[in-house]
Order: sequence, then structure tokens, then C-alpha cells
Amino acid sequence: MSVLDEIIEGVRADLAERQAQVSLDQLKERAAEAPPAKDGVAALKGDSVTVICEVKRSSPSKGALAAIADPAGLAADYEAGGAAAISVLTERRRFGGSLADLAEVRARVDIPVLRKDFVVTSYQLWEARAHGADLVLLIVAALDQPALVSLVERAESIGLTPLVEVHDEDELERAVDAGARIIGVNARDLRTLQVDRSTFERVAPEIPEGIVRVAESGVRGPHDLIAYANEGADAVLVGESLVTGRDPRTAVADLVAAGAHPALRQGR
Ligand SMILES: O=P(O)(O)OC[C@@H](O)[C@@H](O)c1c[nH]c2ccccc12
Repeated sequence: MSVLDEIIEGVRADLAERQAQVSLDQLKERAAEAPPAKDGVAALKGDSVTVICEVKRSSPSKGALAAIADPAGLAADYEAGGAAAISVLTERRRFGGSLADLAEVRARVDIPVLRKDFVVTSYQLWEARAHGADLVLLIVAALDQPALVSLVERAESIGLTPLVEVHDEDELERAVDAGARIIGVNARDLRTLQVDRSTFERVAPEIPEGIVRVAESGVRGPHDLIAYANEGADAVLVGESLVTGRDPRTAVADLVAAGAHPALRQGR
């Protein structure tokens, strides 16, 4: 079994417990009370390369990264540094996240918030909206095509913007066919956990015009953002280097400044 399959097995077990406790109708009621979803596409696509900053306690490849006692405080630091959106890992077993983290972050920041999890059913979309998410991650490698298509449609219909994650050309074709408006190319192959930054360079040029291009994983600092930007990234998604660094606000500000450099803007 690949790492991705193992993660999804755990996600399904946790999901079954939540579904036994909270009905879909209850979630829908809560979603109706949530603030209206913000436009994820508008937030990520601008003159500059935008930065999505992640709240991530641990990862399957590295184990514990940071305790993050106050996820909303960290998100507020990211926002103050100029983040365009916040990604909140809600997967519990491997990433140490929760829906409570998502709700706390939502309550603190004004920028769009992404629910980062392994979504396999529309119940999780309603959970995302009920806890205030504006965007939701959908991982092509975790879904068959009918499921991907229906989750993209359902997400859009309840106001969530899907960020559809791929890591090769075949998955990209599936994401485009499913109607993705934002596509993330993950440098980390979730089946092997290996990071290969050249994945973006290879796959990004194949992303059709008009779709927002996000480079995910492996950004250690401004030099990696600049490399991804030169390869066509509209946005980068950064986790580990921000949660393990000393000063997240300054680290984000340095990335945002690099993304706004006029030399990059000219090429865009
Ligand atoms: O911590 P990094 O290398 O900066 O990567 C962040 C993000 O791309 C990564 O957490 C991620 C990308 N896609 C995912 C899917 C599930 C869980 C996690 C991820």
C-alpha cells in the first residue's frame, strides 16, 4: 500500500466517527451560518506571485515539525507578513491538524482559508464550509475521475473554490477535464513522499491559460519562490520552512517581497 493509501484509510476511519456524531443536515445548517465564502481565484491571481502559507504541525515524511499551540496566532502572523491565503491542514493522524484549527484560523484572519485534507466525499466539503473554509484541496491521485468531477462541481455549488492537486501530466489532464480553475502542482509525490522541484517546471507549461498555477512544496526561501515564478507560478504554497523558521511574519514578508519584484512581473 502506498503512503497515500495508508493516509486515506486513516482519513476514512476518522470520517466515519465524525459522520456518526454530526449529521449532514447539522453541517448544512452550520454552513448556512458561516460567513459567505471569499473568492479564492481573485485572491491568488494578481500582478505579483502570491503566497499561500500553511499551518502544519507534522508531516508523514518528517514527523513532528512544530507544536503550534496557537494556530490562529500563526495565521495572523502570516497575514501580517502579506500572505494571500492560509492553508490549514485538518488531517489528524499524520499532520496533527483538526477542524477546530480551521475554525480558529477563520475567526482570526480576513484572507481566504483553504481546508487542506484528503477529501473523498462531499460530507467533507460541507465540513469545510461549516468551519469557514473558502477553498478546499482536492487531490487527483486520491480520487477516481467520476469522484473528482462530482467533488469539483459540488465544491463550486456550495461556494468553495477547489484547488486541484496534480503531480504529473496525466493527473493534470484529469484536473482540467474536471473543470479546475486553480491547479496546484505538488513537488512531493504523495505515493513516495519524494520531493522533486523540477515537477513544476515540467507540468506547469501544460496548464491551460486562465487557470491559476500554484507551485506546492519544497519552498525553502525566496530563491525557490523566484525559481517557481520564472517557471510560471502565479502562487506558491509554503509550509515546513515557515513553521520551522524563527519568525514567520518576516519569512512571509521576504517571500512576498521576492514575488513582487519588478523583474518577475515583467515576465508575467
Ligand atoms: O511543507 P512544504 O514542503 O512547504 O509543503 C507545503 C504543502 O505543499 C504540503 O503540505 C502539501 C501539498 N499537498 C499536500 C497534500 C496533503 C498534505 C500536505 C500537502
